[in-house]
Amino acid sequence: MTSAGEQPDRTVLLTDTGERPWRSANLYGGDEYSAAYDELTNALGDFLDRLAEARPETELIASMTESLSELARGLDPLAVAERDRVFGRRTDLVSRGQTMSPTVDLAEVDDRSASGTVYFGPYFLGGNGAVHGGAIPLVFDEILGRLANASGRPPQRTAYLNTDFRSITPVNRTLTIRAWLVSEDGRKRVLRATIHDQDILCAEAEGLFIALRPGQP
Ligand SMILES: CCCCCCCCCCCCCCCC(=O)SCCNC(=O)CCNC(=O)[C@H](O)C(C)(C)COP(=O)(O)OP(=O)(O)OC[C@H]1O[C@@H](n2cnc3c(N)ncnc32)[C@H](O)[C@@H]1OP(=O)(O)O
Repeated sequence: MTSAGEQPDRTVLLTDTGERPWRSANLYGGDEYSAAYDELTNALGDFLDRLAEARPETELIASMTESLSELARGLDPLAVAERDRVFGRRTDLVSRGQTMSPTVDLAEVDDRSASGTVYFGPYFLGGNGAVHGGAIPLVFDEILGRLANASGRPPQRTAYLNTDFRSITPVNRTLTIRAWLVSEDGRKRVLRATIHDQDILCAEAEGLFIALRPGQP
């Protein structure tokens, strides 16, 4: 875990030293691939943070647009079916190999609860130093979804996710995030989560997760 206000090391890989219920086997046959893909998504996340903070001149905007377009064109021939993709499917990585949501770095996990840190960089700014109100449920869905699906439970989908914004959630600070299972009733699981800045409650959420029937999308 990192101390408050400090940028977390996004390159940390989950290792075999801790039992993490949702940690899958390395699907791609070696840590080299994981590390390389993690570095790629870290670089993309850093770019988005720096872009969000910058006020570039017109010439640089044009040059960056051309560079990004060229990179995008290079990926065109590599598109694969959803189940064969890498982005967001690397459960062996702290970041899950994605940049859509900030990294939730979980230090303590068991069958019924999880806790750790989350850091919203400048990319997730709403205004006046506060995280965008849509990014907060995104992180809650991430941690609750991972907990709901953990420990060999069948795949679940979020039926509802109710978020209360209790105080400003600041960008550029390491925040504490906690999630826990409240109840289980057949296919239904209720879970709750909180985000704190030190001892200040920033936001809390309750989610209902429904176990999918075989063949249900
Ligand atoms: C290698 C691979 C790696 C892959 C990488 C893994 C990554 C791992 C990390 C993922 C982290 C992100 C996790 C994101 C998870 C999502 O965000 S999923 C996307 C958002 N959610 C959706 O799109 C869901 C859309 N809705 C649906 O599909 C369906 O409505 C549902 C939720 C499946 C439920 O439909 P259903 O199966 O027909 O169930 P239904 O009979 O209607 O309801 C069952 C019970 O739940 C109750 N219920 C249903 N909805 C509600 C509601 N809204 N309110 C109250 N009660 C309700 C019903 O009343 C019923 O109660 P009982 O009568 O049994 O007491």
